[in-house]
Amino acid sequence: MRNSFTGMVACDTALQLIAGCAAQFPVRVMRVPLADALGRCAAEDVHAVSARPEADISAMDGYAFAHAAMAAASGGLPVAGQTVAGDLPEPLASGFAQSVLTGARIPLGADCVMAKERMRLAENGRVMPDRALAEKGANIRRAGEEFPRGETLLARGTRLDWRHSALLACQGFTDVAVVAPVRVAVVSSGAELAVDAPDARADSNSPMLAALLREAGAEVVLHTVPSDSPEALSAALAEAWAEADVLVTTGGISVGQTDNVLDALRGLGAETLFRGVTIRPGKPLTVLTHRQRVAFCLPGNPGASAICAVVFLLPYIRAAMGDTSAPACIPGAVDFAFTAVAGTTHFIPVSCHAVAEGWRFSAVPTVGASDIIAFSRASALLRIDPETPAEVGQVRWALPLQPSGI
Ligand SMILES: Nc1nc2c(c(=O)[nH]1)N[C@H]1C(S)=C(S)[C@@H](COP(=O)(O)OP(=O)(O)OC[C@H]3O[C@@H](n4cnc5c(N)ncnc54)[C@H](O)[C@@H]3O)O[C@H]1N2
Ligand code: MOO
Repeated sequence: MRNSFTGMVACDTALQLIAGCAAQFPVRVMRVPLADALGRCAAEDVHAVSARPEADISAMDGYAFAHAAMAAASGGLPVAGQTVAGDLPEPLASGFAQSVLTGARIPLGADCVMAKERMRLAENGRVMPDRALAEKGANIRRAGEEFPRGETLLARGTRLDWRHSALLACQGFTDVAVVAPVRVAVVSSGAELAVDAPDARADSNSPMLAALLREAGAEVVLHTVPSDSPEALSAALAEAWAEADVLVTTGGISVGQTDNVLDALRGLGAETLFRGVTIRPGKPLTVLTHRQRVAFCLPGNPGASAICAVVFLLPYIRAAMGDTSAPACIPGAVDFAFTAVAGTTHFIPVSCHAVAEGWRFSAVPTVGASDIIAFSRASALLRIDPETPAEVGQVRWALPLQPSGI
């Protein structure tokens, strides 16, 4: 049969082949202001240009003094001046205390700070501990105690968020080198997508795929080919792929007479990485390569398209944008039993309920590969392989459907 699924690969094989392709992706680097770096991956390691704190600083509003001098002065020490954050204080004169505010540098000669409410300021202008004298070194943040100069602040591949904004800004960085977004062309096709088709259907896959890809940080351009004509398809695919790093098609990849996507891509010189995966839904997933560029051909059925995008396409996109972290799966106890068909890996949308022990996963009713609504009722995807059937109460790992988690 034309374009048949005779050489399908197993789920893990497909994932490995895709990871291998992602490792070949010609990464582009750009410098962006910190505010524009959120969600992007650091393109290089970033090291501390100075220790933090840079100098010994006060952790309290109070008084700095030499511990030995205060211990020896039964009537307290006279106060000489005040230091606030931002000042470079004069060295402490011998036999004096100095008023210091939180964040101020400790004057040379002081080795102890006490909070002002733990000290008494006498009418003669001398300060002394109200009760016990604090220990030497108390309330002083030591230079470099948080991290030394040269510390690795960011490792290449770290996905940047608010925590890294603070870390980079505190070191005076205003911009950072990140991996440039991958440019993705999404092409939906099919005669039923023509508005004037006798039985016209809405294109729901393009907006879905665009949303998933944009959430992952990719730049997306959408194309629609409202026909099954091999010529129209071929021309549109060539044009779309010429402008993109990654081509994503949806529909027209099974074995029907009008399923022309595979032939069209082969006609453009693309080579098949794999044709079909032993999964359900999503079996027709086909990946091709052409001069370091990759084409993901997703099934037209919306549910199958969603699963293929979440499980196979997004890891590629993330890895191509420098993020090599494993997907953050969550553990939970399944409240249903499920045995996969021999030789087939199943993906089941599940809802997640918080219980005392953690999460409980319930299967969301679904009519199968064409289902769209099941995904808005589900919050994670459970993978079940034939050799590991799910049993009630068993703890399994599920892949959250939203990047922000459950
Ligand atoms: N003889 C066989 N028939 C089919 C097989 C098979 O192995 N042998 N595989 C089935 C499986 S599994 C799937 S999944 C589908 C996938 O087919 P295609 O990828 O070729 O998709 P289409 O036939 O073009 O469309 C299928 C279905 O999806 C709707 N669709 C298409 N594009 C969109 C879109 N952009 N937005 C929303 N919905 C879309 C389309 O209208 C159809 O209803 O093939 C099985 N057949
Ligand atoms: O892969 Mo299809 O999505 O099973 O119907």
